[in-house]
Amino acid sequence: MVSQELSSLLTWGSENGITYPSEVQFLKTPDRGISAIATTNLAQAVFQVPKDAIIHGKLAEAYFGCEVNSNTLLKLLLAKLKFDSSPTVVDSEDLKSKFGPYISALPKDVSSPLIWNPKELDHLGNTNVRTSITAKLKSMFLEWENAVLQLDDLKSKVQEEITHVRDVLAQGEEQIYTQITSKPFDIERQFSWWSFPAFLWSSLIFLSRAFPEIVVDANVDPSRIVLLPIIDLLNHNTNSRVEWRKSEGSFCVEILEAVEKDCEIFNNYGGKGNEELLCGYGFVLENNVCDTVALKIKLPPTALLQVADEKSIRLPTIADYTRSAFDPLTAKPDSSQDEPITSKYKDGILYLLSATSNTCLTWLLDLFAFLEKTDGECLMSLRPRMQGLQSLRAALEAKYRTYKAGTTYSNDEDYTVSEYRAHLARVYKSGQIKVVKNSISELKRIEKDWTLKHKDNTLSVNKLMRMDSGFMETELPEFLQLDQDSDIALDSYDTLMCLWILCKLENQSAPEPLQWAVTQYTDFLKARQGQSVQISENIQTLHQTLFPKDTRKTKLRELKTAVAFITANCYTRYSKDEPILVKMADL
Ligand SMILES: C[S@@+](CC[C@H](N)C(=O)[O-])C[C@H]1O[C@@H](n2cnc3c(N)ncnc32)[C@H](O)[C@@H]1O
Repeated sequence: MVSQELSSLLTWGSENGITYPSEVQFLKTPDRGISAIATTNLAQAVFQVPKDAIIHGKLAEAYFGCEVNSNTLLKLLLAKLKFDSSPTVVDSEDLKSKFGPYISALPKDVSSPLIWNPKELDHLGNTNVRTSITAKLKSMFLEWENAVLQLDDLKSKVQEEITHVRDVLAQGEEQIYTQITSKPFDIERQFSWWSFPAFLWSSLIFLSRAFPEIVVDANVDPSRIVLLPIIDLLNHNTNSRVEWRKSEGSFCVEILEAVEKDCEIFNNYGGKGNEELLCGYGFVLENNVCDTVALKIKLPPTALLQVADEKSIRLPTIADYTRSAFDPLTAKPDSSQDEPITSKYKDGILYLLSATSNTCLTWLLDLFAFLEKTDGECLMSLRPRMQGLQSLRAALEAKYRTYKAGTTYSNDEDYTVSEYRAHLARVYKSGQIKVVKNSISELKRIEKDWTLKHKDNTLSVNKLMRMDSGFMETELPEFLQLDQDSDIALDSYDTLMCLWILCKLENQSAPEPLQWAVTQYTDFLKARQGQSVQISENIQTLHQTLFPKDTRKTKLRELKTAVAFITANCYTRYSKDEPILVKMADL
């Protein structure tokens, strides 16, 4: 069924030079809103919006006449056209009546989680989308505040609203929902066009239907956005082959493949994962091959500077994740190249794990190895590589557990949960779980590969028991000077490893394949010769437990060095929390 508003929009479009094949019918569908359907087999289709029918930044700049960011002014302009009943005149033309049918046909609701009620938000669990909502709203607030304070007509009347919104945003989800985010699409509510809810409405409209202006004006900043009436009725399909181009000043979208009768004609918004689709457009795709999980790694400034000095570590920038020209709100020209590293990554380094590519995982493995390496080691040394992998795995396993944890409803209020939004949350969450699970499996596979390749360069307690069977039964009791019937509880693998290396050095009894460990320990001792040693209380206690008869404490210093050796030369396996001694070798 075609609503009155849609019908008026289409008539307005044809009066304003917007063209598309006559065999295209726009219909309201239950799951995708308005959709474009081919009424006959179509070999190709071109949708064209002339410059005059585009809502673009220059109109906003002309109307407001100030220097604020053009995209922000454009959002304010759209809010004015929607919520202000008085005319908005630019070059003697009232934009409110000019674009009236377009504004009236804009969606009456969107499904962006930014405006979900607290009970709906609970369905998102502890995912990135849920945890980033307040920060996103705060960033929109700052954008709005900065703009309205620069507009002379608004400056004075907006103060109270600024204070109110700032206060509410510092409170919880409940207050934010009741006082701000429930308003933009509630027709019962009255608010001024310059208010924050009006700006939020406008921002959500732009998030879900803006196009890049650069397609029709090569000279503009690539982040500038426009609204394209009627072209913006095309829904998204990742597989749709389309071209966006300028033709005689018009913005054209050409569908580059045949569409069969009764099938939908799709645009392609770019290779976006469900997180981006959900936050920006309020929908998700089942089994989305473009799904990613965002991992933000925050490092202190000194560590960041060290990482930046290591040329073989790749620090991703937003450009690494921009997969299409259609990223108007995030894709900025990479002017950040000259920006100091500490400010560029002050909010963390963003890694996007993907279900189909392991590139990011490789970058992360480099970073984690770097963070684990000690002074004598390099980025490719086996031990920091192994330890980095374990730490990365621990981080991903923790993320997996929080995702898997069932939804707990923190909210008793009687909010209705939209079935569609619950479905969006479910699909988004299961996609996130899948990506994290795939990444963990990949890490396990890599660990297996490395372990196999370096099986002669690593030593676990189990292997030591197997290859040096006499150690536990005869050598160790002697070394510890245990009485015949006495026993000692060795409940730590690290302690056992320390005792083994001490004993092997003293007795020169390491089996040939494990001799490398003793040689490495001897080198360690040489390197520390002459250094003053402070003995901690822990070491003193350990010494008393292990060597109760050593009243002259001859073994105390040796024990301290062996503990330091094991700490510096082992990595801790995530799955068993056991130390693995590693030969000084490269991966
Ligand atoms: C640019 S508009 C497309 C026209 C839209 N259907 C309408 O009714 O105005 C983008 C919005 O369409 C919907 N949409 C687009 N592609 C979709 C898809 N593949 N599945 C579900 N919804 C989709 C989402 O609501 C999205 O925010």
